[in-house]
Amino acid sequence: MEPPPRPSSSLFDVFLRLRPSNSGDARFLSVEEGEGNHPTHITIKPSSADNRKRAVERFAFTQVFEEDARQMDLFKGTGVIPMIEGVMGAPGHCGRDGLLATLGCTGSGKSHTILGTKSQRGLVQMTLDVVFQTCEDQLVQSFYGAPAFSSLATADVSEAHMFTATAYLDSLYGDNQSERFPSRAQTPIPDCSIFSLGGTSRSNKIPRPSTLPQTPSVADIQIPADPSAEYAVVMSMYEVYNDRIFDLLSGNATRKQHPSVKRRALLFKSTESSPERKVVAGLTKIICGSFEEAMMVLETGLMERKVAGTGSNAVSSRSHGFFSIEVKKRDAERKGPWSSSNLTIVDLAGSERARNAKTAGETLAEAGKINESLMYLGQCMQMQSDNQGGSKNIVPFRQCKLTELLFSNSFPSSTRHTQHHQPQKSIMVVTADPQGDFNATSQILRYSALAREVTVPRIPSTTQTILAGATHRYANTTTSSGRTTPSAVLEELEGANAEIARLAAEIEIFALRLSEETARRKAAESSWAAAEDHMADLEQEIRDECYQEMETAVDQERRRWQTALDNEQDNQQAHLDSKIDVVIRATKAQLKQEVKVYEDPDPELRDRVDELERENEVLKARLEAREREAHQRTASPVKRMRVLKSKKWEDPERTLGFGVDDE
Ligand SMILES: Nc1ncnc2c1ncn2[C@@H]1O[C@H](COP(=O)(O)OP(=O)(O)OP(=O)(O)O)[C@@H](O)[C@H]1O
Repeated sequence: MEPPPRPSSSLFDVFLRLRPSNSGDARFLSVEEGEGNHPTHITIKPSSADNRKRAVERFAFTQVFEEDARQMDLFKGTGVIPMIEGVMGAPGHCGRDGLLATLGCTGSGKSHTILGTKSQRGLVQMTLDVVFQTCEDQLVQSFYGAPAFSSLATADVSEAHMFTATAYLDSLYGDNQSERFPSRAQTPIPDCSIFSLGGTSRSNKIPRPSTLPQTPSVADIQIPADPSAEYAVVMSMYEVYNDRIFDLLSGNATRKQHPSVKRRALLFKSTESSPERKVVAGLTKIICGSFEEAMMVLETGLMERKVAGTGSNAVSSRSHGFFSIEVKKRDAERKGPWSSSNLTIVDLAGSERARNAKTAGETLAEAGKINESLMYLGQCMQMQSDNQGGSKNIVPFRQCKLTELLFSNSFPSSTRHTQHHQPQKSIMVVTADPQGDFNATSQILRYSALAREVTVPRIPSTTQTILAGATHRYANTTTSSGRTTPSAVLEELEGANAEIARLAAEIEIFALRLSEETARRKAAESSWAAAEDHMADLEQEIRDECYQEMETAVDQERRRWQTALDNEQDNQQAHLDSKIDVVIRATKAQLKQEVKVYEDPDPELRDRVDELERENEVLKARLEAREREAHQRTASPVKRMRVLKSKKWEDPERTLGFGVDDE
């Protein structure tokens, strides 16, 4: 079985790295001597204690790295360097996206490979070093306010929050991190208000770049840069945790004293400026001016990454970590548009058996989500290896966030007219402990290997041994009757026996396949159940969201109406008040002008008035009497008239003798 050459439909080059084991169990994995320079095949054999299984499985990889392989062997041997070269882009051309991921059981050495240890760098650090080494002299000056900064921010299609590293680190730790290392960028005066909630108490936990491992050195690795281009290196980091994407550079880790600050999940979607390509929208992106700045940003993101201790591995990655290095490039003379290519390095969370992990509650749920996403990844990779066998399966990568992020850009798009016409180049490093968990490891090898072969060793059976003895004894016996001689019978028996052995082997292989199919069916059933749960959760979430929105809208409307009502009432009250005021004022004014005080008449005065009225009556009566008298005395009417006229204007008082007497 030859390791198949990587066909164009293949998603990954797949490498296997074995870790030195510290388990006391028997070794179940052996590496075959390769015909070329490097081994490419391994076989796994269940321990002899397991009587049920005798099948030997053989797997092919692009290359197998044994226990003594060093970090630099991986860096040089897995094709990371040509991948970086592809990302930097040939002179005059834009780069090609690259993806490097590690896959394996928990504790098998994924993080060790990707991120290294306290004394050894991992693939991420070496990659960053090579990138900066290549384009350091051609990096654009991108401090705040510089035209390059705004053009970079504008050219970004992912609705990112973009900062320079100095500004980001200073605002996050507030201790002039920029002074920790020489920087090409000037200290900016940015608006980093999104980080301003952060305390600075953890700043001492960020190691200085000089204290970080310096080996292995990549000084001897030369990648040619495009001499006519200027570059910018932009870093972003995110993780997939419980099937949701979270920004690792949002500054949350430094805000530990603000636990109320809830992380917001990001969307993997097409944006307005990138309709044909999905991107993680709304990430924090940092323009790094040097390798040292990039290391500080990396340390900040790693601090953020959720790490919870489990029974399987004391410092286990409970999320899939994505480290993205974007190389942006444009013509240095013409300052044309920026082209961008992405190198994404992924540290996948380890698969584990819940039974082994001794986890509980939330961590067990985490393990469930991790295993589920890895199962989907396994399905996608299985499709790839089936496709190499001639099948034309569609890789079902939209089943979860992890596979979507990993594979969305792996296929040529018919609708894509942008610079990203080349599908990304991908490398998968599978890590395994040859003395670890047989079942978990064989499961991962089955779906990640480029090819697989199952054989059942033919152990001579007891019948065979007996028959072999009998054959020897009766070998030359014949009968004259021409009937079948014992040797002929023995031959027939031997043939039958061989057939039985072949059938037994076949049965064993079918049994193995059956057990695999059963496992797959169970996985599919559990993923179906998980999908249903997810749908139910989603439905509930949407319902809650709608309810909340409705509540808010109703509340707002109610408040608006209440305010309008209050205003109306206030207006009416004010109107009424003003009317009352007017009436009061008018009344007061009227009262001031027209008030007459009525007083009871004086009793003496009233007596006098009564007396006078009586006198008046008496006088009237006298006057009438006199007039009657005079009338009787006057004979002729003419005379009487004359008398009356002459008397008409006489003062009655004088006539009656009143006033004269008084005087
Ligand atoms: N090739 C190796 N050489 C030496 N030590 C190794 C190697 N691979 C792994 N180790 C050690 O094994 C331990 C577990 O490794 P690591 O954390 O990388 O596992 P992992 O696969 O990332 O686990 P998880 O998925 O739980 O995060 C670490 O202490 C690491 O240093």
